[in-house]
Amino acid sequence: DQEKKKQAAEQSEDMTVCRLILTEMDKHDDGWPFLKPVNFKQFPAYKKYIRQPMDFTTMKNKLRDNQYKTRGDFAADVRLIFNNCQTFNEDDSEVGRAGHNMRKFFEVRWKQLLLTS
Ligand SMILES: Cn1cc(C(=O)NCCN2CCCC2)ccc1=O
Repeated sequence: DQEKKKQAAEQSEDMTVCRLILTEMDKHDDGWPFLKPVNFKQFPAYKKYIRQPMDFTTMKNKLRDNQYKTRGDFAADVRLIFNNCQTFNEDDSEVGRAGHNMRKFFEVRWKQLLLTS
């Protein structure tokens, strides 16, 4: 019915915003540690300490496969990436700093798009 159609339209608008912000993070200079899943061969301890790995490519595939039902689900995975990063990396390290920078970029952009979309 009419109400359902409206909700579906908002839903797809929300996912457009998610795709947009993910593209921007993919291109960001500080995004390099997060583009692909952490390589367990390169970092054997990662698998032991990080229960739920996440990265931008995995998120792109989840978006494509319609696995995010709300913006909140999408934001939760982004925050998982940066929480994992803080768990595994010193703040004063290349990857640690990139994680803080990317989290800041995301949260500012996320609020901005929430208000304007
Ligand atoms: C999220 N995260 C990433 C790394 C990392 O070094 N990723 C980049 C690995 N190389 C970049 C080009 C080729 C592979 C280490 C710890 C960590 O928590």
